[in-house]
Amino acid sequence: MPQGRQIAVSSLTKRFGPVEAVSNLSFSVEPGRVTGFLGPNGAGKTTTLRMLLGLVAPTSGTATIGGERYRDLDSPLRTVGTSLEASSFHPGRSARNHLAVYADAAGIPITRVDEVLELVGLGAHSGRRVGGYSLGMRQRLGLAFALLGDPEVLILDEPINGLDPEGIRWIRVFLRELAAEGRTVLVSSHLLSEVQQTVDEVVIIAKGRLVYQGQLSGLGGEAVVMVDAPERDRLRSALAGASLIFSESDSGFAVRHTDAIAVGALALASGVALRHLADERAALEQAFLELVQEGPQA
Ligand SMILES: Nc1ncnc2c1ncn2[C@@H]1O[C@H](COP(=O)(O)OP(=O)(O)OP(=O)(O)O)[C@@H](O)[C@H]1O
Repeated sequence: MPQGRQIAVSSLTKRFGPVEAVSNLSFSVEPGRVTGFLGPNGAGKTTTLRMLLGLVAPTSGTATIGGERYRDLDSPLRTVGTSLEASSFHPGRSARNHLAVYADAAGIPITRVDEVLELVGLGAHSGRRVGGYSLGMRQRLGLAFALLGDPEVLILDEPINGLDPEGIRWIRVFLRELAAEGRTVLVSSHLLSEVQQTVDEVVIIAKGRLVYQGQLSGLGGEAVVMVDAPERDRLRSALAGASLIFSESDSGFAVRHTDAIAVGALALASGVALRHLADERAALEQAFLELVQEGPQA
């Protein structure tokens, strides 16, 4: 059973000439759960992952896996699996052929190649040219490549992008199982909605800086009571009279820092008949968008 290792990013900065792609970024990723690495296009996700995998040298700061830099790991392919390199596979060669070359170089038995291709559902297509693969099949191949060394840590760049609904359901279950086995699973995406049902924790960056790390539930999704009445003016007076904080739209009132029971009791006491009353949460996606648009508080 693989034991996951902590990923630790500490004061990491990367400049490309005048562009600061990653700025003083610090976060950690724990084993045994799926962590989403989120941010809009250009936020610096790929650059961070590339530094973590020793593909780009940081300008300053450190990125370690189990306390070691990637290049200092004894057997990198058996410790860290990544889909990052699979995008550069030669279109004229087969999936099996590609993986066999890597397996051979890392001393991994060829039987493992067929095993991982089966695991990701490519068993029947392993002899086909990668150039003929759909985007979804390429994603599965990236995952097969990442799994080759049965690694403790998985770092996957946008693995859900391009999958069809069945593929999305499949990868959700698959990633969760890998984490449940004790592995560390880090999954990047520019869409919260894409990973929302897969991740336990999120690290969110914007403009190269950390804007949030923690559980999804802490992201916002603030509770609001949605309430409406045929006689809006009377309801508005009742809400204002009770010093409640609310906003008004075409669909009625959104009242904060209270609950539906209290608002219902207020309406009853004020003799206002209601058309609608419900506890809701401000959409998570909205909270995410506001967070990345506002950017880090420098
Ligand atoms: N090799 C490079 N040379 C110059 N600028 C670069 C280089 N690589 C990345 N950048 C710049 O660094 C910033 C962050 O890019 P990065 O690819 O890390 O973002 P990302 O969050 O992964 O976005 P995407 O999802 O679009 O790939 C961008 O402004 C990008 O143009």
